[in-house]
Amino acid sequence: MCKVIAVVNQKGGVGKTTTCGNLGIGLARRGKKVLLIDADPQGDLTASLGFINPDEINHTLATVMMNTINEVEMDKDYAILRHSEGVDVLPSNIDLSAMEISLVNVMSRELILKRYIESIKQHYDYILIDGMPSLGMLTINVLACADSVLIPVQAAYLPIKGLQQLMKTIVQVKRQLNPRLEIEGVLVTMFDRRTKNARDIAELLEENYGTMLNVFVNKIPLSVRAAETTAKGVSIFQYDPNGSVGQAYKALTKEVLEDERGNGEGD
Ligand SMILES: Nc1ncnc2c1ncn2[C@@H]1O[C@H](COP(=O)(O)OP(=O)(O)OP(=O)(O)O)[C@@H](O)[C@H]1O
Ligand SMILES: [Mg+2]
Repeated sequence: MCKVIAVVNQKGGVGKTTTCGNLGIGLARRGKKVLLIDADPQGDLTASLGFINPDEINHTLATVMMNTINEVEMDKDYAILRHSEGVDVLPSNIDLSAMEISLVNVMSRELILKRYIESIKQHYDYILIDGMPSLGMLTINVLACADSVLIPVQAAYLPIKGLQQLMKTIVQVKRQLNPRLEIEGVLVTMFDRRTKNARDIAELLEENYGTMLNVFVNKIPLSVRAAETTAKGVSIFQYDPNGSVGQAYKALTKEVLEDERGNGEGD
C-alpha cells in the first residue's frame, strides 16, 4: 500500500521543501520505495536535490498534468529523475505556474494530480509532495490526492490566523473532494531551544492544536547545516549525519513509520 503525504503550509519559508527532501530520503534509507513530487513552480525541491537548473528540464509535473488532462498515455518513468540516495523525483519548474492558470478551464480541475497519482502509486510505498506557499488550485490538487498532510511550522513565528485558514481549506477538501484525508502532524522547524520565544511557540502550538492535531514530538532544530545541504544537492543524512538536524529528521522518519505500524502497516 502506498501512502501519499502532502507537505503543505501556505506560509513561505517554513521548511516544507527541506522536510520533504529529508523525510523522503529518510524513508528510502529505511528500505521504502519513495517518490518525491515537487509541486512548487519555484522548483526548490528539484534544485535542492541537485537538479540545479529546473527551468532547463523539459518533462516536469506540468507536462505530466497536461498529459493527464489530455489523456495522453505516459509510461511510469515519464519525467521521473533518480537521485543518488535512492529516491525518485518528479521535478517542477516555472511551467507549473502556467499550468495552474490553465486549470481554470479544465473539467474536474481539482482532481488532475489525483488521476496521475492513482496511475503510478502501485510502484511506491510513499509519495511525498512538496507544496507551494499558497492555497490555490495546485495546493487543492495536492490535498485532494493525499492520504495525510504534514504541516511544517517555523518556531520563530506562529501565524495562528494562517493555520486556521489552512485548517479550513483542509476541512473543505476533506468534505468535498477527499474524505479520507488525515493530518499526519504539525512539525516544528527551525527550533532554537535556547530562545524563550521558540519554546513559547512550541507550547502555544501544543495548547491550541495539540488535541486536534498531532504535534510531532521531534522538532527540527535551527542549524545552518540544514541550509547548507541544499547547495550540495544531498540530504542531511549524507551531509551531516550526526548533527542535530540529521538526528531530528531520522527521528521524524521513525515517527512517520511508527504511525504506519499503528495502522497495521509499515515495516
Ligand atoms: N532546520 C533549519 N535550520 C536552519 N535553516 C533551515 C532549516 N530548515 C530549512 N532551513 C532554511 O530555511 C529556508 C526555507 O526553508 P524551505 O525552503 O525548506 O522552506 P519552504 O517552506 O519550502 O519555503 P517556500 O515556502 O518558499 O517553498 C531555506 O533557505 C532552508 O535552507
Ligand atoms: Mg519550498
